[in-house]
Amino acid sequence: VYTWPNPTMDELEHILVDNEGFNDAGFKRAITPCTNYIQGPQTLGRQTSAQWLRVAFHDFSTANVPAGAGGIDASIGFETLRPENSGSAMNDSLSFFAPFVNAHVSMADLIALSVSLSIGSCSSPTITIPLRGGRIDATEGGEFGVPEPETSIEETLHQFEHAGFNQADAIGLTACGHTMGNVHHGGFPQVVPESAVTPNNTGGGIHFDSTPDVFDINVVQEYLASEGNRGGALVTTDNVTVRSDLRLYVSDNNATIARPFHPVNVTLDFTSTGEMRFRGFIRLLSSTSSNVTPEVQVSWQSREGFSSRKFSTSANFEASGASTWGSISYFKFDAPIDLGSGISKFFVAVDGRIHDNGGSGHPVQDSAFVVPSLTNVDDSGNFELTAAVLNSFSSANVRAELSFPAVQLGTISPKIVKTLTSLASFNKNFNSEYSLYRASGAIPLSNLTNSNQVSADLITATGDRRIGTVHDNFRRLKQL
Ligand code: HEM
Repeated sequence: VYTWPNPTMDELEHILVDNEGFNDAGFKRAITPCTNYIQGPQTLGRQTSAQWLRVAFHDFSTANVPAGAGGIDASIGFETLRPENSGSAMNDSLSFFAPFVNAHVSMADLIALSVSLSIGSCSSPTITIPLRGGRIDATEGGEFGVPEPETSIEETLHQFEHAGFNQADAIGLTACGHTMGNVHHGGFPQVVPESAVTPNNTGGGIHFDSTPDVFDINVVQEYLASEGNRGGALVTTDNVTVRSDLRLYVSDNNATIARPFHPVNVTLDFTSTGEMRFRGFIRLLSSTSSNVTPEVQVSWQSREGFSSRKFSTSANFEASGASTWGSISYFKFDAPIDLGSGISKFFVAVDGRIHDNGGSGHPVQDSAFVVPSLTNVDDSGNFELTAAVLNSFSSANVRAELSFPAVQLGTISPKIVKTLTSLASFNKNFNSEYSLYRASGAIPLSNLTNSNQVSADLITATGDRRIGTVHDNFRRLKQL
């Protein structure tokens, strides 16, 4: 736990957060805007925010994990003349960082901080990378072994493994790095032809994706769809020997690169005997060339945030579909939830890789929720809406805002009409933990354009001031 004073963390925090105005540390201005190049004219086609990520990669990728040596230790400063560290990123970045080094702030900490700041400032959606301090700077160069565009796939994977990263990590990390910045004719004429050099781009930089100043998923999507920059020069260059990104991405038949995932239709529900179920799908985007079915596991934490080996279930392959980015697989899960323990968040593991929704898990709240199997709307607009509310919410006031698309005069576009409805208690102590509340009625048919799009936001004001109001938003009433 941080306690003040802590000179290292206090200094790093100052550099990280004092970005403008009074007491400005002057660090973030180098990457503001994210397209900026701080060491020279913008016409060079260089980008400081991307250079910082590349420096961190070249510093950590020669770690020798079995020996416990290397990592982010600023040894890169002694290694800039090595061919494997070609390009301007290293010296550009280290010269900018140098004036910030002092008794408590090492160059290695600044390299780590620069990644946190670059991704924190240039990502969309915003990704926060936590920062620790206290790294000790190396006093000489370390091992060789940064993968180069010419390096064979076997050697590249071996180098990543030496640094503590498996094949999926290597693919993920490289795609993450290569969502920002450029490959330059200047440092890599064997990858980028001279034709890339123009008066406004004298370094001859070619973007990896069409949003080089944004840390986002575009490089993956453009690669899979073969659109835009198609994954960048290290995928598309005419010189087959230096297509290192292509070799890496296809090394597991595109399985990792094509595996963005999404939870779909995740709900809590009850069976007719009052058992609580946790249901939904995990949608995986996987390329058609991958014929290995991944293992998908869903685990959850109790209402109070406890984990248990019992709180886990497999999601099994259910159906496939197609998308612009390749084929899609749906994995279905349907697990009992212990009524007393409940649920507060879930995690998904795909072939052992955990998707944790940016660290905090995917939230689910079981305090007051729409019960799908007791809720419906028919095509004539007659609806029935049932909510389950924890019994401990003694004086619960349960309402729902119904939203439906309605005819609008003068245009084909429907407008959304909202009405507030109160739900009356109708099955007290439905089971040991929950009571049910219900509202039914009719949405005027003359008005309703599409019953599939009728939805409810449940609003439950609890009797408990500490909990306050609980929301269960955007639940479709129609059960398909
Ligand atoms: C097989 C592994 C990799 C190879 C062969 C490789 C190779 C390259 C090459 C040749 C460039 C062009 C540099 C220039 O022209 O200035 C580049 C740029 C870049 N690389 Fe990598 N890279 C690899 C992995 C990574 C990883 C793991 C990261 C970060 C996590 C990363 C981050 C970057 C960034 C941000 C740039 C853009 C730099 C700029 O715009 O100045 N790379 N990479």
